[in-house]
Amino acid sequence: MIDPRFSEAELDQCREHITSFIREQIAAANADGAVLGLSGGIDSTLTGHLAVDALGADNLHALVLPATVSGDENMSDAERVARELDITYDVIEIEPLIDSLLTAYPEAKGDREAVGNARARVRAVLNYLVANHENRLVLGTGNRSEAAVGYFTKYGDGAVDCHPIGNLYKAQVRQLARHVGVPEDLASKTATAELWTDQTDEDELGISYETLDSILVSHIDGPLSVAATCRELDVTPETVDRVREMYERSEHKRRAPPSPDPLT
Ligand SMILES: Nc1ncnc2c1ncn2[C@@H]1O[C@H](COP(=O)(O)OP(=O)(O)OC[C@H]2O[C@@H]([n+]3cccc(C(=O)O)c3)[C@H](O)[C@@H]2O)[C@@H](O)[C@H]1O
Ligand SMILES: Nc1ncnc2c1ncn2[C@@H]1O[C@H](COP(=O)(O)OP(=O)(O)OP(=O)(O)O)[C@@H](O)[C@H]1O
Ligand SMILES: [Mg+2]
Repeated sequence: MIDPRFSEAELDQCREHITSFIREQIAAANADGAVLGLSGGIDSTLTGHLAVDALGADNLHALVLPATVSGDENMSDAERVARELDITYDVIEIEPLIDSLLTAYPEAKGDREAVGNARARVRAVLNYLVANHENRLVLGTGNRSEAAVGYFTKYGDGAVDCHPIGNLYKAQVRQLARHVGVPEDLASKTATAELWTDQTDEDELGISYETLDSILVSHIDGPLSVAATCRELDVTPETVDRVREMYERSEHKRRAPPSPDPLT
């Protein structure tokens, strides 16, 4: 079985590698620290821990941005993380901003996906309002599993200055989180984008992160053919093909927007 998880030695190495990366990004930009959206989920919780390791608590400003569809437990977990890390944080309700958008363009009212993605984009606007005002960089929280299948909002949670955990599979995110001392209830929490009520990543993607990670490690990012992946992981070719299709269809989200070649 191909397993994406780190060895103990790799965990220490990975922590050091990512904290150095964060320090370098901030220094190269001459920024005065970073801004990070905290959702109570494991990706932003781990990113917060690593950023405080890298920069110190004084150099991280967190935003907790509840919407009407946000779970109370997630929002209180987000505040709990900020308090435990001893970082400055603001709580800003985003629904009035969504209401303004829908007053301006009422045609989108009731379009769950469009409004959900607007929530992610409104959060990006607030992150950059703080980043511009305080000369900070916006830290992304995307991981390799999400990026590979395009499971993020283009110019929403994808609108960031760097992706500290961008090369970690979801299983590695949980593992590194435990390693840096994130409490178990957060490290093992069900992943949700919370763009609409009762959304979970695995339901919407139609695949568990365990299976997704294994297919990514062996086939999309690894050397195994579809047939060998099916044999190794005991999954169907249809499942592997679906992951490949999600990967290919989301290529546009991982690239800068294209322009035509210059006229010669
Ligand atoms: N081939 C192509 N080349 C260039 N651009 C292309 C394109 N196909 C679509 N597009 C553009 O991309 C847009 C669609 O992309 P986008 O707006 O992102 O929308 P879309 O990919 O449809 O939805 C975002 C997905 O990410 C999930 N999500 C969002 C935020 C956070 C998380 C999380 O894990 O927390 C997950 C969300 O639940 C949903 O499943 C189209 O409206 C179009 O503008
Ligand atoms: N209510 C919120 N307040 C502030 N930021 C948020 C909120 N909801 C989402 N975000 C930002 O969008 C990012 C993407 O959400 P995503 O759900 O992928 O990550 P997560 O919640 O940290 O972890 P998980 O994927 O396990 O739920 C979050 O990490 C966070 O930075
Ligand atoms: Mg989440």
